[in-house]
Amino acid sequence: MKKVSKICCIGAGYVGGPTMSVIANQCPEIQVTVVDINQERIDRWNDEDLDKLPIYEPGLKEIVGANRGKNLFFSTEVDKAIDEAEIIFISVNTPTKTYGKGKGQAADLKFVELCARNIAKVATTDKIVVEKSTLPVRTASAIKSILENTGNQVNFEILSNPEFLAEGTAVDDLLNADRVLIGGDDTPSGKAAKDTLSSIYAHWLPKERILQTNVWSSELSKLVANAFLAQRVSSINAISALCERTDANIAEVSRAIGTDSRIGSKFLNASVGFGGSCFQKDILNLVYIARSFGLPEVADYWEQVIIMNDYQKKRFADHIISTLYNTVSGKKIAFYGWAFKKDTNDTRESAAIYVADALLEERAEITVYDPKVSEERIYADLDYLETRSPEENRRLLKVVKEPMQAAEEAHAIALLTEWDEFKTYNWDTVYEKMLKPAFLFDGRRMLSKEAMEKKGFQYYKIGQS
Ligand SMILES: NC(=O)C1=CN([C@@H]2O[C@H](COP(=O)(O)OP(=O)(O)OC[C@H]3O[C@@H](n4cnc5c(N)ncnc54)[C@H](O)[C@@H]3O)[C@@H](O)[C@H]2O)C=CC1
Ligand SMILES: O=C(O)[C@H]1O[C@H](OP(=O)(O)OP(=O)(O)OC[C@H]2O[C@@H](n3ccc(=O)[nH]c3=O)[C@H](O)[C@@H]2O)[C@H](O)[C@@H](O)[C@@H]1O
Repeated sequence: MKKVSKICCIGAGYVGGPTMSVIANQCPEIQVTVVDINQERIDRWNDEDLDKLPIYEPGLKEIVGANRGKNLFFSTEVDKAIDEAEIIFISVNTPTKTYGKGKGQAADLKFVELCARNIAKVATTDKIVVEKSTLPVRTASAIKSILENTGNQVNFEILSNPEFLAEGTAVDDLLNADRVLIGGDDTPSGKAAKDTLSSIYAHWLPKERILQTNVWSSELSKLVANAFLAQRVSSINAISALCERTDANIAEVSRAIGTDSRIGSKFLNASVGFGGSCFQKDILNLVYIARSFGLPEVADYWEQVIIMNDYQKKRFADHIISTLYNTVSGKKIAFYGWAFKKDTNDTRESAAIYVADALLEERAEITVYDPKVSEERIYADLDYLETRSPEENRRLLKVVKEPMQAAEEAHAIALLTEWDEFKTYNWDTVYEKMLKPAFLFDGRRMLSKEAMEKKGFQYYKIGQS
């Protein structure tokens, strides 16, 4: 098996940055270079002030601080890094297509294709090219075709090595991965490439957690893993609606079913709806693939996971409106949390965006407090929807840096992200600052109904009547 001395990763995002930092940390003899065309992002990865890294993840700045400049480098010199590396990870974004065939469902592979063409153009020595991005099944054959037809007689082995980390726990997920999946050809050179990549992960993970499959199984498994996880959230959210109509309590139902070892207890927290850059995108992609292979029943089955998630977000917004006497026009509603989950500054597809959009349509005045998300990001999220003008968004929605400021004279508070700090607030003070009756809508089931009602709040918790 080949001993690896230099690797590079194209794409310094939520996956490329943390993944490569952990590899550099665990493999001191390997030089790891992360490249990106986004100069600002690379500058932030190189910022001396580790609090300015472009991605917030617990434990990440310590790892970057310990390895950067030794065997971990961030650069915009894409061609140089490609040429020098023996293994090249492609970890660029693969968003849902917003144009043309497959618009709104298929994955947009233009960034991946650009990477493949760039590798083909620049490479002068044999390379292992690793798909780290989440890609539709059979993408490897497209990459292979580009590399083989435009390259300079260089030998390329293509592997699929999807990433399973979750944001907010990325470093821990990478260090203690349940499994690493490596798909590749079953030819002698394909097997050797799989073993070479396995040897990197074997620096810190037991061998039995490094799974090797064929390339198609690996690509498909990534989409399926996300689809199953999201399906659990939609399933429990569907039941949360039923709980609110009966005297059942979703926490008790989750515990009752989750203690069945066949069902398992994880991922059964009812919420205002799942967000994040991948669940929706990957399911839509799965739906698109199923439909293109002539399997409409399979496509419809998985599409329902998204439909239920949209319903949950809308249901939460509608409940706020109906509780506030059917009008939120001119009423101040404080949002606690904008990120799609705690411990990340990522807001992609966050439920908060859609709940805010629905309330702004009713002319509510929203004040947002999130401990990690910037004002700029919040406005960009809303503007992206193009529901109203950017000026109107800035007129109706304000961003504040203090939670108590958000509560000042608010008619209602909506909890949208499960940041731990929300549990530690002095809710008596929050109550005092608000207009009465003071409504509290808990989209993350964080607080105690009994305790909040005792303080005087009109309290609503998803999944509880
Ligand atoms: N965000 C997450 O938690 C997870 C994401 N994934 C998958 O990983 C892939 C990457 O996702 P993220 O890291 O979240 O995306 P991201 O958007 O944070 O980062 C992608 C980066 O690639 C760069 N890029 C795009 N084209 C480039 C090119 N031609 N040359 C150099 N750089 C280029 C962009 O400038 C950007 O900085 C996606 O396929 C996603 O589905 C998989 C598991 C977890
Ligand atoms: O491909 C990806 O991008 C990643 O997607 C998810 O990770 P992530 O989106 O970062 O975060 P999750 O912890 O899965 O949460 C996703 C959403 O579901 C919500 N959720 C999760 C669990 C739960 O019980 N209830 C619930 O509402 C979260 O609040 C969040 O909005 C998967 O967990 C990762 O394995 C995968 O690598």
